[in-house]
Amino acid sequence: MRVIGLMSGTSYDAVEAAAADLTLEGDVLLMRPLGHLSVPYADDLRNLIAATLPPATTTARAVCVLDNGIGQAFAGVASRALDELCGGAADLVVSHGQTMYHWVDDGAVRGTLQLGQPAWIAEVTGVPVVSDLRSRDVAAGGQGAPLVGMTDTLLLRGLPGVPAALNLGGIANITVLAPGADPLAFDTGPANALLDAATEHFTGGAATYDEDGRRAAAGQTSPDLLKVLLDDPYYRRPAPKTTGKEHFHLPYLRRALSAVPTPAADDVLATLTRLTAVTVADACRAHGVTSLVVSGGGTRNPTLMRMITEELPGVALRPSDDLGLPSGAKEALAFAVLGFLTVHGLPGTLPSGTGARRATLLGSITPGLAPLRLPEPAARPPRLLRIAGPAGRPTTTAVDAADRSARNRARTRDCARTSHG
Ligand SMILES: Nc1ncnc2c1ncn2[C@@H]1O[C@H](COP(=O)(O)OP(=O)(O)OP(=O)(O)O)[C@@H](O)[C@H]1O
Ligand SMILES: CC(=O)N[C@H]1[C@@H]2OC[C@@H](O2)[C@@H](O)[C@@H]1O[C@H](C)C(=O)O
Repeated sequence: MRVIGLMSGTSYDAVEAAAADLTLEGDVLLMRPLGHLSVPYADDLRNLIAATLPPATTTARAVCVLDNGIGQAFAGVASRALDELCGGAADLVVSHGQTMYHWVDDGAVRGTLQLGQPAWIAEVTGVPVVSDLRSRDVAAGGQGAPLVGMTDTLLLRGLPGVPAALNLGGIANITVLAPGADPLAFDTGPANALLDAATEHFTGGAATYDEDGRRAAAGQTSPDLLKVLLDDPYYRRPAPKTTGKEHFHLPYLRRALSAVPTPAADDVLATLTRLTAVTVADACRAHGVTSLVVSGGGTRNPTLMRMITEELPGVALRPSDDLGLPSGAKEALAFAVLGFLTVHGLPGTLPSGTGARRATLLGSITPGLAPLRLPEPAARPPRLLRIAGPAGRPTTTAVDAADRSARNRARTRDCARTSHG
């Protein structure tokens, strides 16, 4: 089945589209990625999202404008993905939409709102759309997030030690697969949310993020500010847990800053980068993680990556690209997998990850141009994700890819030894 996944994350900078051919063979899910696109939101839509997100108040009209504007933006990107990645033919579009509010009340999720009316996507592409993937898990008592836990688990299964997948978007989430234990998946806290808010604030809007972590690299961590930030009870709460920009936003940072002698701007950025590294490392240590597969925009910030490495000595870090999932497309591909599971009658959640009472079939389905015909329900869920390389290259699992990359590292070491005598 050819599936297009669509996603815009908490940084709401662009709509990511990724396409893949997905096939279920026994308990193996075969994925052949077909490429991905990243299309920035138009400025006026991005500005409206920014003006509507918490802590702002809004109107029903603004919500209606956004729901349809985001739906149209997603439809435009889906149509491009259909032409440019799929040769004009796809069986399914899976749209995450844009999270506008994640309603967390004393640790429990009461509701979650993703906008982006799917009718626009179905109308423009003629392809059925699975959308609103989080609500069913919330209705089953879960957090409705992180939903990448399913794909991460299929990807990590069989890797040695205690492997984990970490995504560094606006919010950081992690999936941990300890042998003999149920998978865990939770948000560790902010990845770039506070860092982006601070950069925008200090540059008067001229920059939206600390490019290549340059300003943080020029600053010093403020122990006082770090202590105040780490005092947030969220970090001490056990999993399952999720958070969002309803919690980690500029006024939150301002409150923390007002409690300490004000550090220089670069020192604030250094401290926020360190906060992400420390909270990620604490979460990894709490669950005995021995290796980390990393994805998301934060991987492009060398200062953040350096700090995470410093905080986690002995833990091997590598990009998800090494296992066949391009870092920037991972979430869109993960949602493609979830829609695929739904139309095959398979649950998309892991109760041990989201905390739901049971694993549920996710999403709502909007028919395409033709009458809706779903595949026969699958006999059993996949246990493993196998990713095909570029055309002509053999299909591998994460375990094969890990072996290959260990061999490559050994070869590189041998070459270095040879060339240096
Ligand atoms: N060159 C770079 N230098 C520093 N930071 C970068 C760079 N490129 C991207 N980023 C960071 O990555 C962020 C975007 O990451 P990403 O697109 O993974 O987030 P998202 O998917 O919107 O969030 P989430 O996963 O929380 O939903 C940017 O806001 C920025 O902070
Ligand atoms: C409610 C919501 O949109 N949560 C997002 C957010 O962005 C990162 C983190 O917080 C994660 O829990 C989740 O997204 C990813 C894609 C997920 O569900 O796995």
